[in-house]
Parts: sequence; C-alpha cells; structure tokens
Amino acid sequence: MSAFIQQFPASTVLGYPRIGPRRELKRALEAYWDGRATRAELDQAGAEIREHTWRRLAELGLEGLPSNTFSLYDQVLDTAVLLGAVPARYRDAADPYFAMARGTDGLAPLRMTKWFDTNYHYIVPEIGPETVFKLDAAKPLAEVRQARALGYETRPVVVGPVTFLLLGSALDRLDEALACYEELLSALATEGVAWVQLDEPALVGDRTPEELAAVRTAYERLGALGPRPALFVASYFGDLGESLPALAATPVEAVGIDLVRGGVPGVDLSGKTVVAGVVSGRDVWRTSPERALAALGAVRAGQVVVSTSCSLQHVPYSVADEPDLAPELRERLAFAEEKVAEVVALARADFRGSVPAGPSVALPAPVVAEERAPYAVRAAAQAAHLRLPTLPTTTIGSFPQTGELRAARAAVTAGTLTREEYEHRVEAEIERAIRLQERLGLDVLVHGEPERNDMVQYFAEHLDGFAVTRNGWVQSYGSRCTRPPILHGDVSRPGPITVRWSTYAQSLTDRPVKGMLTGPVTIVAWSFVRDDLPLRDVVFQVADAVREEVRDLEAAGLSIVQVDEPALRELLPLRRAAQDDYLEWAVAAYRRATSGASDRTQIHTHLCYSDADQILAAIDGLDADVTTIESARSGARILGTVQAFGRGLGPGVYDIHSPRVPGVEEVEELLRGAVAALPAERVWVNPDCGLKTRTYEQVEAALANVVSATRRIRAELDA
Ligand code: MET
Ligand SMILES: [Zn+2]
Repeated sequence: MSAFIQQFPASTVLGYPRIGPRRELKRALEAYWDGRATRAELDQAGAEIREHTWRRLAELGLEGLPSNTFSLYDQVLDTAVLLGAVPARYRDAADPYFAMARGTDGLAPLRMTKWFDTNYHYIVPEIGPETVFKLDAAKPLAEVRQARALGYETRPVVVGPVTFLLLGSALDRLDEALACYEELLSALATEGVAWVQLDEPALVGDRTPEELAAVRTAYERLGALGPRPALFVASYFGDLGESLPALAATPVEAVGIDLVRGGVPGVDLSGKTVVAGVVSGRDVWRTSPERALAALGAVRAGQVVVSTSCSLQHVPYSVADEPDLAPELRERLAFAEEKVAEVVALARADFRGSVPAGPSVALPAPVVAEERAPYAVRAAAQAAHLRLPTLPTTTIGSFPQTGELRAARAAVTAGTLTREEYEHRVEAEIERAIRLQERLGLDVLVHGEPERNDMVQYFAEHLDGFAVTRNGWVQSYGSRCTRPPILHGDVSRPGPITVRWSTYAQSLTDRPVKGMLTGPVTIVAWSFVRDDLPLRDVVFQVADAVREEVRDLEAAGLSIVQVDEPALRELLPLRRAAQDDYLEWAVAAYRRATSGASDRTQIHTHLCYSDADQILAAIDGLDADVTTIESARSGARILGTVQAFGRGLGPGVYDIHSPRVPGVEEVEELLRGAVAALPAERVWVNPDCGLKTRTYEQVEAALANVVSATRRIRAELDA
C-alpha cells in the first residue's frame, strides 16, 4: 500500500442516471441494434452522456466524481466482462456483450432478474466450471482517461467480489476472482487512481458465517496488496448489520453506509472514512436537513463524507424538466440533480430551509375486509354461473400494443387528436381483440388493455393522490425505461377507471370477459411513494380504491375480475426478520381489494417474474379463485410447489418473453405435465404474462396452438 492516502473528497454520490436526460442512450442503443448506427456512433453517444454527467456534477459543486457508473446495458454484465466471465457460446457472436444481454437469432440471452428490492433488472452472471477469470480492465480505464482528459479525477466504481459472486452463485470461486480484482487495483494504481469504489449491496442481506468469512478474506487480501488505490466499500439498500464488524476489521479505508434505510452504526469506525448516505437515492423527496444533519453528527468515524444512500440511477434526472407538476408538489421533490445539490450543501454545512410538509393525512379507520365464503361455496356458485369447459383457456390481459395506438396517445397529448377520436380507436382495438379471441376459440376473454400505456401509470392517472411526470424516466433494463408515478397524497378514486372499457368488451360477446386491474402492492411498488406514512397504510389506501373498482365492475355485469400482483415478490424485505410482517399486510391489502366481490364473481390473480418459490404461502393466502403464474420458463419445478393450492391454477404454457411461437406438441407436453401434477378440474390454460410486447402475428399463431393442444387433452379428459 502506498504510504500516503489521499483524503476522500467531502461530498460524493454512489452513482448517477446514465440513460441520458432525454433518453439519448435508449435511442443510440436501439439505432445500433436495428443496424441504423455503427458501434462507433453508439460509443460516441455513451461518451457524450458521461461527459455531460461529469460536467454537471462538477458544476453543482460535487467534489468526489464517480466513473464507470455508465453502462451500455448493465453494471453487473460489465463486471462479468471485466472478470472474463463470458460464457464460451457468446464469444463468437458479432457483439458478445449484447448477445449476452439480449440474445441473438441462435442464442438465448443470459437470465435477467431484479436488482435487490428495486425495479432495475441486472444480467445474472453465469459462472460454471469452464469459466476462467481473466481481467479485461478496458472499460474502467477508458472512463478514467476520458474524465481526466476533461480535467476530472474520478473514482471508478465496480461491483465488489462478494456481491458479484453471490449473484452468480459462485462464492466458491472467490480465490480466482480476487486475483482479478488484485490485478485491477494494480492497473488502477498505475493509472494514478486514488480511490476505487467496490459496491457490495449483498452485504445488507442476511449472510451466513461462511459468507461473512468471505467478506473478511476478500478485503484482507485486497487491503494487503502492494501499490493500490484506497478502497471504498459501498453498501446500500439497508443496514450492514453483522457485515459491518466483518468489514471494519479489514484494512479498507472507507465504508459506505445507507443512513436512510439503516441506522447509525454502533461500531466505532474512528480508523475509517465513513461515506454517509444521508440523501436518499431511492425516492424523489427533498431531504430533511434536521434528519440528515442528525445522522451525520451521530456517526463516529475518522472522516465523514456526505453522500447518497445508493446510486442515483433509480431516480430521474431533474425536477426542472417537470414544468407541469403542481408547484406545491414540485417544491417537495428532488430528483438526481437536486439531490446532488443537497449533498453539496450538506457537505458545506449550508443546508438551509425546511422541507414543506405534504397534505395532512386523514387515514380511514382500518377496516377489516369481510371475508368471502369458503372456496368450495364460491367455486360451486361460479361453476353454475360461468359454465366453463374443462381446462378453460384465457390470456393474462394485454394484447399487442400497436405503434398506431402509441402514436394516437402521443397525438392526444400533443393536442393533434381529439380525446373522442382516440377513444374510438381504443374501442376499435378492443373489438379487434375480442373478435380474434372468439375466432381462436378462447373461453374467457379480455378487452386487451389498449387504453393503457402502462399497467401502473394508467391507474395513477385516474386516482387522486398521484402525479405523473413528463420526463421522469428511470432505467428498468437495457434501453427500457419507465416513468414511475409519484404517490404524494392520500389516494382515492374519483370515479370508475376501467369499467367503460370492460363493459364495452362484454357488450361485444356472449363469452365471459375478465375485468383487468392492477393490485395495490404492484401499484405502490412501481411508483415513488410518500415517506410520511408507513408503506402498509399507503398500500391499504390503494387497496380501497381497487376495491371500489372491483365492485363497480361486478355491478356493471362482469363475472370475472383479475387483480394482478406481479410485484408481490419485489417488495419483500431483504432481511428474513422483516419478511413475515410484510407478507402479512401485503396479503391483507390484496384481500381488502378483492373481498368485496360476491361469491359468484370469480377473482383471478396473476404473478410473474418467477422466483415465486419464496412467497408461495403468501400467494396461497391471496385466496384468489384462479392464480395464473409464470412457469413456461421455471417449468415443472413450480407445479410441484403450487400443487397444494386448493383453487384454480393456470401455469403459463406460452413464454411470451420470446418472439418464438410454441408448437402444439410443446404446449401439449406442458399441459400434460400440469394435468399430471394437479387435479384437472383446477387447471387453467394461459400464456405466462401479458401479450403487449408481442405482435398480432405471433400472438395469433401461438394462441391457436394453445387452443389446439387444449382441445386434444380436453377431449381425452372428457371422454
Ligand atoms: C407484468 S404482469 C402483466 C399483467 C397485465 N394484465 C398484462 O397482461 O399485461
Ligand atoms: Zn405478468
């Protein structure tokens, strides 16, 4: 270790949005993928976004600038490339990086899943016996050099060894991976880099004694290295807990602590620099100066640096881009730029003013939602009313979202299309979906969701207590971004939201149409949520609004209503100790939303994004009459576990995440598996998620095969 360690700068952020203030990266990526731009043009777009970021951070007065926080797709994938963990089958692809991220004609992409409890998706590293770790430090070095050429010294950010290996289920490869990290540190030292940031968010979860030992081994070893940059190990998304003493005992110079989600550590860190995350990177609210200053004052450390609680990649660029928001709301908001300004002001000890309070809260008295009759009673009432065949076929809700429809929506916003004309087009689209489903011979129809830009935003636009943004894009994965609505006040439903579309669909057909709603947990999970109320109470308010909509759909004559909860798993707390409480209120919220339905009305729910294993008891607890679940990819595994649900179950038999059209035999085989594992009278037949990202051509061919396969098996069962 060099004898002299440079003092850590007084203010920093752990990372920054990288999609570009106007989604420049999205456009550049899509142009490159479509063959409209060269790789050099794509790289140029990336270089411009990085330059813009460093200039802006410096202008705002931030002292410690990060680098290597930019990514063309995902920072975990970048780390895999850095360490040489590129599976052999991708090496000959024209562009191995994007082949791993998105697949090619002949190659499936690597698996993607959610980054801790966020809605950001990372590419899961695939580490097998044939993986040979070999450093390729081109990207971090190039970013350090680009910044230096612009006059900025930066701190490269890399996913740390323990988190990377845990995400790749390969902690047994620590030794080899550490050799690569050592080589990286040496290369950065040669480059004259003073500090490096190693991100270890996995340390805020429950860690076994072996995993804690790996933390010690890793940072003892990296700390003991000859000339190296000073080491800053960043944690975020919660409390370090037992990982903190483990980390504190190693020679790392700085530790990053999330003081928004976690408490001020009791451990004495007087020998270390603490990078104190007091400005939240997970919400859009202004920081309370009293809270931040109190937390900063309570940390006992050699040096305290003001920072964000995590990377700002989870929030939009700037409130300045949102002129349409009400001034009372705007003044409560801070996006990435405003948060950087807060960090700087806190570090300069001139953070003034107080945060304006939100509207006062009038929480309804907690009602205990009345329970519906036992399932057997409901099932009998529904069977008599619906008269569905064995193995009823249905879909998950959305039909393809056409370019014309998106253009029409944009035209309404721009004022070049009347609302009336737009609504006609939505109705025409509903009719198209209904006629197609009738032609295909599906049993339970959907209206197709053409009125929805997004399954959460649409409800946010029609509920009080929410605001939607114009430019508040946040990266979800790769070039995909969402604009999470802002839930800022008490939520209520001024009037029916979906009833007119569902009743229009029902008026076109004699077959039952399913009303289609998003559940309270998912609406909250995919929004930025007020922080002045417990999350549970916010979710209950949303549940009450959904409950009114369920009742109105029923009153309007719909006999089936689906309430989707694909994000149920996502909000699960990272630590085991907090999980039961969450699941209890999440399930209670769902039942509150759905239990106003009569016994004769069939309630469906839909969950996807796999990983359902961990929350099966909770899914069962939702008490939905029918649960459709992602399983085309997780296969038979899920069937074994959901067997115990005594109600209707639709394991997905068509993987809608791929443009591939499954053949009749393939669907038949999946269905045979389902019928073998579950009582046939409980099995439903459906795709594993909504069809909105597919084309009509693919959907028509795939659903025709699904119906043919079902008919074959139905004939055998009914014989
Ligand atoms: C991510 S789950 C999607 C469910 C929704 N009803 C749809 O079909 O699009
Ligand atoms: Zn889904």
